[in-house]
Amino acid sequence: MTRDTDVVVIGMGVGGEHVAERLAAEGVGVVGVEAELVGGECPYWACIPSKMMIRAGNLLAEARRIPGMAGRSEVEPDWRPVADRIRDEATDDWNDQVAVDRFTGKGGTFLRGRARLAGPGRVEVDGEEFTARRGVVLATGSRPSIPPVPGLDRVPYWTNRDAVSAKEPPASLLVLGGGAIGLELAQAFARFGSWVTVVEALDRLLPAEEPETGALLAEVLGADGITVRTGAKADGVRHDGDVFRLSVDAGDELTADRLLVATGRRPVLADLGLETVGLDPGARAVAVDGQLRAGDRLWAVGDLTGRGLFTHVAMYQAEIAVRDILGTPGPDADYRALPRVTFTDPEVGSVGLSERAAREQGLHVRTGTAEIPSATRGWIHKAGNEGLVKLVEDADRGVLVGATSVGPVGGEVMYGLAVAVQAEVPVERLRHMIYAYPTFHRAVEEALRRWH
Ligand SMILES: Cc1cc2nc3c(=O)[nH]c(=O)nc-3n(C[C@H](O)[C@H](O)[C@H](O)COP(=O)(O)OP(=O)(O)OC[C@H]3O[C@@H](n4cnc5c(N)ncnc54)[C@H](O)[C@@H]3O)c2cc1C
Ligand SMILES: NC(=O)c1ccc[n+]([C@@H]2O[C@H](COP(=O)([O-])OP(=O)(O)OC[C@H]3O[C@@H](n4cnc5c(N)ncnc54)[C@H](O)[C@@H]3O)[C@@H](O)[C@H]2O)c1
Repeated sequence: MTRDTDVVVIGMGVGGEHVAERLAAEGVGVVGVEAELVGGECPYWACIPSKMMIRAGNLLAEARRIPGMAGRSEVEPDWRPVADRIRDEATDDWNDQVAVDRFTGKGGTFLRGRARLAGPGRVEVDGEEFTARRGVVLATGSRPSIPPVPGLDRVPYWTNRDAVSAKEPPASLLVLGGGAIGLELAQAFARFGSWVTVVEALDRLLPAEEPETGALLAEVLGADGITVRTGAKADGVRHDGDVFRLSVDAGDELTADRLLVATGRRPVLADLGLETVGLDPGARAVAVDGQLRAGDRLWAVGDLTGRGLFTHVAMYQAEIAVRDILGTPGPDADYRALPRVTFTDPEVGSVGLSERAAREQGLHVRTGTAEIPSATRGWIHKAGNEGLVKLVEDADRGVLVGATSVGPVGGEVMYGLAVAVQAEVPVERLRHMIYAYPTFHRAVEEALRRWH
């Protein structure tokens, strides 16, 4: 039997849930289909639980900074409150009933199952078929991309899901991948006493960010007791029941109790029936236009569009898709000022283009850099003051096209820079405004003076 509705949303992670709830609240008939948990990766296995781990780890680190600055401290880490908080407050023991009720309370119809397209405006869920009069929204997210390291497919490695649901920190941990997931989780576990080694294939940590950032993080993580191996090729892995043995650079053997694979994520496109609507199921991502349209009465939002695998991107895109589905005209998606924050300590905030990306676009680039420890606030802050601000200007237009802000509140400092990039505020104006003293963001003024 075929059921009719206005819109079917496939995948109810942050992107899909936002679309489905907003449309339902507008009185549109919406069927939301979710194979696992409504809310998706972010609340149950990603952003929120990982940030609870980081918050706890940062508390320990701050307490350890007391000697020499404010007295004595003795820190005894206990993982139990972290695991309890993730279970009880973040994930409700990995139960999504509240989210399901919120959606159905707005008038949506919820279906637990795996959906696939069956043609334009048609969706099949476990043998049941739906016709969507207004259209279908794809929001199936991403999953870990597992590299072809020999032996990896035969060992019980961790992904982010295992890491954030750990009942206790591992005594020792190997982290494959020095990107956002790898570094955030590496530092959190290290602060709870795990012996951590990070193995990154490229020549620096956070390789998509400015090189100064990777160098600074390698230093800070080293001081946290983490071993960092960059430019390292993992060429085999074994597990003997207790211990992982990772062979690196054809000779070195690294061992640990756990192995976390954090080598990127890729969109989930397989088995979605994309071929039934003329799209390529073998593509890296679902291509969308500025209104998030992927085809006739078909929209796609979130990680599967490959436009920045972040919750804030999924929600931004979701809002545009909702507007378009409701037939309200509005501007296209604009990713020029896409902000990113890696929640290490120090936080790494960045927006827009790196210096290299700007040069690759053929821009005539000028940069300015300032160090946080030598800014007044950084000097006052002392322990834990590592950081920098780097600005990237399109010199021909005299506007910032990118910026990086690393520091104790690097992600927050980045906000002002994101406004400057988004609004194309002339650099001359930024030079002649007042920066509150003594803030971390005064380093922006300093970077503007050190232009080259
Ligand atoms: C450890 C970690 C930490 C992160 N931290 C941050 C952070 O601090 N800030 C940030 O902005 N981003 C962070 N991210 C990224 C963020 O989690 C993702 O960008 C976000 O979850 C993407 O949302 P989405 O809706 O596109 O996909 P998802 O959240 O992946 O949701 C997709 C949903 O679709 C469902 N689904 C898939 N196929 C089907 C199908 N055929 N039928 C029905 N349902 C289906 C899945 O079960 C899933 O629930 C983090 C990611 C990880 C892994
Ligand atoms: N704070 C945040 O916003 C946040 C936090 C975590 C994750 N995320 C999102 O999730 C996505 C996935 O995170 P991620 O850290 O897995 O991906 P990533 O792309 O950020 O980093 C993956 C790293 O693994 C390295 N790598 C790849 N293959 C390797 C191999 N065989 N051996 C060693 N290193 C290898 C890459 O060079 C890269 O540095 C991110 O792109 C980000 O969008 C965001």
